[in-house]
Amino acid sequence: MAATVIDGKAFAARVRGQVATHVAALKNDHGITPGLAVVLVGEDPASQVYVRSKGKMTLEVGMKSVEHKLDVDTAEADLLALIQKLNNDPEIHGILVQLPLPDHLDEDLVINSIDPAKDVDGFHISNVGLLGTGQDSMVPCTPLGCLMMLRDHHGSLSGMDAVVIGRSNIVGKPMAQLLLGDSCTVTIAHSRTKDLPDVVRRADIVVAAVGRAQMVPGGWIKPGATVIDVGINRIDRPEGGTRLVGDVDYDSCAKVAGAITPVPGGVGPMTIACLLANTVTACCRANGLPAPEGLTV
Ligand SMILES: Nc1nc(=O)c2c([nH]1)NC[C@@H]1CN(c3ccc(C(=O)N[C@@H](CCC(=O)O)C(=O)O)cc3)C=[N+]21
Ligand SMILES: [Mg+2]
Repeated sequence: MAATVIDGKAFAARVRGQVATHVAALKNDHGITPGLAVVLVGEDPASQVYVRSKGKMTLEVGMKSVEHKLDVDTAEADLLALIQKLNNDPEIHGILVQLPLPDHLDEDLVINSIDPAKDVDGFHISNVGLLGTGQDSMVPCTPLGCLMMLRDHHGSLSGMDAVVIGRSNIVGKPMAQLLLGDSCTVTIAHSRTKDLPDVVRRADIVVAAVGRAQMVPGGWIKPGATVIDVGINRIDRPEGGTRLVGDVDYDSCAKVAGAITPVPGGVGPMTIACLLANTVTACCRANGLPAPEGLTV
């Protein structure tokens, strides 16, 4: 039996629809428009494309979108001053500083200078601590999107064996926290894991977030398991040109898995939808309103 393809693109469109409904209600009932500020340092072409598509979708759901593009050699003090200004701006409810930053900027320092209530990436140490202790927090967008798809596909995740491949602060670690919160038995595997194929073979849920093109073959997947592919890697086509692939070898995994997310059209679009969801959540909380049901954990 071929795997069910989990359509992240369609799911993301539904989430954005829910976000738009909540944005309209905030305007109607409270006269509030949620605002998202995106800060981009430098001119990485891929980042520019991504920031543009975020800005477009932010406007589409009825929110205010502000973009700050800074020179690649911007001084740290100037970036911190901009963040301070956004922290104090009542029309801005969410702040995202596009990563990675140029080498001369201290990412931890910059991220931790964002007001945690406006940290829609969920990367501030205060949000990391809140998530790890099961308290209300801003939840990182990519893991949140993965969790939404898993809950939608399985209903309850309770008691399932989950393996997260990758231990980044952005995806692997928060993903493991969310799965633990949903009562999975969670393993975090990484480049030094012994017998990685055997570890992955135990899993009912595999989340691949290593950033290495097609590194998980179908032979590692337990028949019927759910495979969530976080990777977005551009590789050369044999016939010329390039294409996007994930961290799993899609064709061989799809033959064994029960369900799988494609690349493109899987986790990526959900990440952006969850960024918009987090902005609405931040806006609601800033105004003493409950976070919308279904848009957060
Ligand atoms: N502070 C910060 N937060 C981020 O969330 C963040 C970041 N920095 N830096 C860069 C990465 C990258 N990222 C993507 C999100 C969606 C797609 C996406 O929608 N991808 C499409 C394909 C797009 C294409 O065709 O190139 C897909 O997977 O279907 C891609 C990449 C968020 N990032
Ligand atoms: Mg750096």
